[in-house]
Amino acid sequence: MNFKEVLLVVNPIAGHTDKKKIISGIQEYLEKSKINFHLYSTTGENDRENIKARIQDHEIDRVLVAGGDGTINLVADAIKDLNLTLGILPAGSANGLAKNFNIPEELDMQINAALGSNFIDLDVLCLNNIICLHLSDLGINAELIKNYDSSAIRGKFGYLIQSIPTLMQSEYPFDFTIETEKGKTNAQAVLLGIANAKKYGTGANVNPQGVPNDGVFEILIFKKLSLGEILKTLRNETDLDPDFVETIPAKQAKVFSKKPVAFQIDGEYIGKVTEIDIKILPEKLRIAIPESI
Ligand SMILES: Nc1ncnc2c1ncn2[C@@H]1O[C@H](COP(=O)(O)OP(=O)(O)OP(=O)(O)O)[C@@H](O)[C@H]1O
Repeated sequence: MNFKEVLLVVNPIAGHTDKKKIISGIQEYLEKSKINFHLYSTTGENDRENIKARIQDHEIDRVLVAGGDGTINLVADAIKDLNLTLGILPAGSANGLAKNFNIPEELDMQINAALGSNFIDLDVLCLNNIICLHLSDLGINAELIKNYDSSAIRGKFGYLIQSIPTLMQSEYPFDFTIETEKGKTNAQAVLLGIANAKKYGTGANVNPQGVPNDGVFEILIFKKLSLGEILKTLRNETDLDPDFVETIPAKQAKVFSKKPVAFQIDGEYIGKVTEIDIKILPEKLRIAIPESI
């Protein structure tokens, strides 16, 4: 192994699960290999700055993260200019990014991949100056995340029970104008996705043509709510009806909404917006992944 100091960033509340097994599994693995182990538990306050300080103080040369997409995004933001590899131990409610890299369920295999030497150099999107690794969107899914955040019930069930009131309260459809390097499109949509990857955390393959390291992202215009098409995405079928979703590949874009619309990045609710500026950063993020993806 070509690293000596490993920092594990753990979000203790992510997924509402105990992280002790993850921490001890990594500690044991590193002890056997005579590699130093450092632990940082997030608090929800100043985590980015604290992670950067730990990396500098201990000359960290591999970073691991145990949390959901929000925590992975936070750690990626802290290390994006530092030329460090990130290993992922999925421990959130949905784990969307991990689903895209077929990170296994078994902890031993996750640890092997996270400390291994098979990598992907991921594109990093930047939306209104906030990074996005996986999937962001405007519209009903962001409204669902907002309602989930303010509810007492966590985990997958929490999302499920928020889905009906979200749909009842939503003011969908929304009117969007999308400008890319190729031209301008006006569209009405229930949900407008900005995708670096293929799948949501549910496993729904909404962007079959998405390649996370090709220097291109996709704007996904979901025109209607269609149970049949949603089930197709969940079955990993790739022949989605163009009346359900239209895809615009782009290298940079601006999105305008006529009225303020809910916006989320990598599962974190941001607020209501009328405009988004989308770029791909010049730096890539190196992620350690299992051998076969
Ligand atoms: N110690 C902490 N206490 C409370 N919140 C925290 C703590 N550490 C991090 N957070 C919050 O956790 C969120 C990120 O959670 P993440 O997306 O990784 O996991 P998750 O399981 O998907 O979360 P959720 O259960 O909310 O869906 C951020 O909003 C961050 O501010």
